Amino acid sequence: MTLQAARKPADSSKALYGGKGTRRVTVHDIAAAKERGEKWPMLTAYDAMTASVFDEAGIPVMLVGDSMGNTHLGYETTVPVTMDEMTLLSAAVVRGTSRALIVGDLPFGSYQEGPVQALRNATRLVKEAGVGAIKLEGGERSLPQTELIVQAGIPVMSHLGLTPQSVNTMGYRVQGRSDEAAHRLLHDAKAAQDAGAFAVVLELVPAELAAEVTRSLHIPTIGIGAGPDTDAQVLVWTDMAGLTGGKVPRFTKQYADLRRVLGDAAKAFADDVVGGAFPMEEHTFH
Ligand SMILES: Nc1nc(=O)c2c([nH]1)NC[C@@H]1CN(c3ccc(C(=O)N[C@@H](CCC(=O)O)C(=O)O)cc3)CN21
Ligand SMILES: CC(C)C(=O)C(=O)O
Ligand SMILES: [Mg+2]
Repeated sequence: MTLQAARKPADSSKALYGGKGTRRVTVHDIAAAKERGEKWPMLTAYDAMTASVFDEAGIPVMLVGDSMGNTHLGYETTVPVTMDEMTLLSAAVVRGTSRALIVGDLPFGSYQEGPVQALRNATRLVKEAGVGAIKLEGGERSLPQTELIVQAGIPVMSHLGLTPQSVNTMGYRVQGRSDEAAHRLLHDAKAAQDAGAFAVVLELVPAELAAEVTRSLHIPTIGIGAGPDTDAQVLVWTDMAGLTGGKVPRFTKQYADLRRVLGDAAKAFADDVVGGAFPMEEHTFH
C-alpha cells in the first residue's frame, strides 16, 4: 500500500474553524491543521465581551495584540504599551473565551534586554493572564529569547517582516523587497522555526516571498498584508469591523461599518433623551 493510500481521509470534524471541537485549541491542533493543508483565521481581541463574540463565531486563535496601544489606549504607536496593560487585557480575553487559543503579545521593552527578562515576562502573561502562548517580534535578533521561553514550556509565535515595535528605525514600509532583505526574511523564519516557534506572523511582505516562506516551513505562517498564500490570516478586529476610524492599512478588508452603527445608536439615544422619548413606561419602576 502506498503512503498516500494509507493516510486516513481528511476528518472535517477536526477543523480548526468549523470543526466540532469544544475544548481549548492547542498548538498541537495548529500543527495538525498545517499537515491537513487547512487555512484558518485569527483576530485580535482586547476585552472579554468582544472575545466571547469571536469565540462563539468559532475563531480558533485570538491575539491580544500590543496594537491595543493604538486601538484601545489611544497611543500613536505600540511602543508605549506596558506589561501591566498587556496582562490586564489578556486576562480579560482569557476569561471571555472557552475554546480559542489566546496568544499574548510581549510589548516593547519586555524582552529586548535578553532571554531572562523575556522568560520572566512571558511567564507573567501565562500565570497572571492565563494565555496559552506568547508572541514576540524579530527573527535572528530574538532567538535566545525564543529558545529559553520554549524550553520553559511556553509556546512562542514569531513575528517577522514589518515589526511595529521598531517603527522608529523601520517606519511602516513593506519589508523584504530587495533580494538581500528577502533572503534575510527566509533565514529569520527558518531560525525562528529551529528555535522552536510554533507559528510565524508575516506582516507587510510581498505575496511571492510569503508564499515561499510558507512552502519552506513546517510550522504555519500567519499573514497580515502578506498575500493569499500563507496558512492563516490575521487582522486587527477593529479594522476588520470598521470601528477603528482614521486611516487603516491597505491590507485590511472591512466586513462591517461598526463606527457608523455605534455612532447612530449613540445619536438615537441622545435624541430620545433630549426629546423625552426615553425612558418610557416599560423602562420605569414604581
Ligand atoms: N489599527 C491597527 N491596525 C494594524 O494593522 C496595526 C495597528 N493598528 N497597530 C500596530 C500595527 C501597525 N501596523 C501598520 C501601520 C501602518 C501601516 C501602513 O501605513 N501601511 C501602508 C503601506 C506602506 C507601503 O506601501 O510600504 C498602507 O498604505 O497600508 C501598515 C501597518 C499594523 N498594526
Ligand atoms: C497585527 C498583529 C500581528 C499584532 O502584532 C498586533 O495586533 O499587535
Ligand atoms: Mg503586535
